[in-house]
Amino acid sequence: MLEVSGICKSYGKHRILNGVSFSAGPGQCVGIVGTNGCGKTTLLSILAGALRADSGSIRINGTEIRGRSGAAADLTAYVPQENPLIGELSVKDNLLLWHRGSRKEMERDLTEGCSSVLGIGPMLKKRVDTLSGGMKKRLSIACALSGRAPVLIMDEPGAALDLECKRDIQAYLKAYTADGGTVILTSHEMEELALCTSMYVLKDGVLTKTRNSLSAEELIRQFQ
Ligand SMILES: Nc1ncnc2c1ncn2[C@@H]1O[C@H](COP(=O)(O)OP(=O)(O)OP(=O)(O)O)[C@@H](O)[C@H]1O
Repeated sequence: MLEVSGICKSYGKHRILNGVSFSAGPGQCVGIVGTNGCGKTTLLSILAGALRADSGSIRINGTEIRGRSGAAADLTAYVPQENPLIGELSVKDNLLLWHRGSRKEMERDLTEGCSSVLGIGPMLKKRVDTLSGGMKKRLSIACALSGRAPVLIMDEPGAALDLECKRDIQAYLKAYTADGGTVILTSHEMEELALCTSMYVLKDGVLTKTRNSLSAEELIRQFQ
C-alpha cells in the first residue's frame, strides 16, 4: 500500500507541490495528469526518493521512505523521463550495473522476465549510445524493473516508443498490476491513461482526484 500525505516542495520561492496526498493499493494503476511544468516529474522524483520533499510523508507497506533514499530504492522502481544509462557501455553492462538481482536472475530475466518482454536480448552487445530513443527507453524500463519493487513509478513511459513497444509496455503494466504491483504514471497519451484505475489532476500544486475514462477534451478542461 502506498500512502502519500501532505507532500510540499518549493524551488526557491516557487511552490510546486502544496500538500499532495493520495493512496494506492496493490493492483492499482494511478494516472497523474496536468499541463507541462505543473510538477508531475517533481512529484514522481520525490516518490522514488530521487528528490527530497520539504515536508510530508510517503509510506510503502507501512515503511516511511521520505528522506530515506535507500528504502525508496528498495521499494520503488523508477523509470524517469531521461534515460539513466551510460552511453559508452554496452546494453549488457548497463543491465549488470542497474540490475538488483544476481547475474543468474538477470539471465533469467532476459529469457522470461521483463527484459525478454521488452526485447532486450538481441541488442545486448550494442553500445548504448548507438541505440535509438525507443530502444534506450526499453532498456531503462528493463533496468528499473529488475528489482521487482512493489511500486512502479513511470514518467511518460510511452514517449519515444514505437507502437509495438507501447503495446508491450502496456501489456507489461497490466501483468504487473494483475500480479499485485502498484503503478504510478504520468502520461499525455490517452491509451496509457486508459490503463489507470484512478486518475488525478495536478494543478497549482494541488492533486485532485478525477473521474476515470475522461475524454481528452474533458481532461484538458480540468487543467484550465
Ligand atoms: N531543479 C529545479 N530548479 C528550479 N525549478 C525547477 C527545477 N526542476 C523543475 N523546476 C520547475 O518546476 C516546475 C515543475 O517542473 P516538472 O518538471 O516537475 O513539471 P512537469 O509537470 O513534469 O512538466 P512536463 O509535463 O513538461 O514534463 C517547472 O516550472 C520547472 O521549470
